[in-house]
Amino acid sequence: MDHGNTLNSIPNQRKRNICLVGSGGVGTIASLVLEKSGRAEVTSVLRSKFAVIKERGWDIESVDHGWLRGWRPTRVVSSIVDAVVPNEPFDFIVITTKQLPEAYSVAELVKPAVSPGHTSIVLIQNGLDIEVPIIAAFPNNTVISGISMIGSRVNGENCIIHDGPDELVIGTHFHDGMDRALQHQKTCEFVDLYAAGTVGPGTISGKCTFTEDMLVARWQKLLWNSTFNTLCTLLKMDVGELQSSGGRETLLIPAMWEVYAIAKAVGHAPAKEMIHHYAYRSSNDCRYRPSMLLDLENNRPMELEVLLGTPLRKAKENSVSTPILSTVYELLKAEKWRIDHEKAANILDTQNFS
Ligand SMILES: CC(C)(CO)C(=O)C(=O)O
Repeated sequence: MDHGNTLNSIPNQRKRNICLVGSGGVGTIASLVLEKSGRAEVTSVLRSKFAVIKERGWDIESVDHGWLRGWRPTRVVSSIVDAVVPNEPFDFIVITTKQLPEAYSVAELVKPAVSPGHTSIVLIQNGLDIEVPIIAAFPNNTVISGISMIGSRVNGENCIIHDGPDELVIGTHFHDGMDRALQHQKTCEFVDLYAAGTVGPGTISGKCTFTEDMLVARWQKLLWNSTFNTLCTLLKMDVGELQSSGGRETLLIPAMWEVYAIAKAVGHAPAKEMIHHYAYRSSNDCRYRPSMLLDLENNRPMELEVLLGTPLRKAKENSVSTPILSTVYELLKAEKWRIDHEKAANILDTQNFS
């Protein structure tokens, strides 16, 4: 790794105390990798799955780690408050929840587990500007930003199907509340730790890389998330179907160019070649269903604002024309309205008959 800060001496150091919030497909694999590094002890905060995971652990079928039965991190707890042990501050808190700013504040959620000036906050989540409220709430803590390309989902009660390798890109989201060199050092430490868990016995693949320019990396990931996620959700198609339908040429690629134009206008343009790369990296028989489509199908809220709403607000501020993305956004907002409306009607129905 060439980020200029490695922790070669870490085997002699104490294990890092890590809290992981959001043990779904992405989070559970992250907790497994961190534990496999041998350098960390992970406390995983689970809510609805607490009882089952405490009793049976996770059954994991992983392209990167093989088959594991009944796997658990060092500690499993049912709330953030229960995660906290006096005088044992967390070195890192890794957040892999959905980003739904209109529903809840991530900063408020994790507050009890963050020690001011000590805990580094690692956001492995999709979306734009997700770091802003974290920095406002914790101005003296390092904020580490991560984008993940992984195929991993929860199946049934306690099973994780991990069928697309873990490719994690990590960088500092620098802010003025702390010494820059210290923010960089904490980020390097986390990258080294995670990378150590992607090699060694029982590990087939997976990688964690460091980036100097996290903002470009985030916009690069939006080339995928603002387009594949939203179009597949709107059309109820998996990745292969969207590509085969002709939509790749007429909708997907033009929409990616719109994302690129916004990124360029705000000064964080990724390499143009990434558009072709993302549009053609999956085969047409790829049955992958982007996370937003899975959310819709499973009656969960969609990450529409951080994936599309925020980039479109930046487009407006910078007079960038986005005909496809703006239409897709309005259609998905209408879809969201329909779902909310139906839910409200169902609640009323139940109340009338009870
Ligand atoms: C690119 C991918 C598949 C990585 O997990 C994703 O971000 C999503 O489906 O939302």
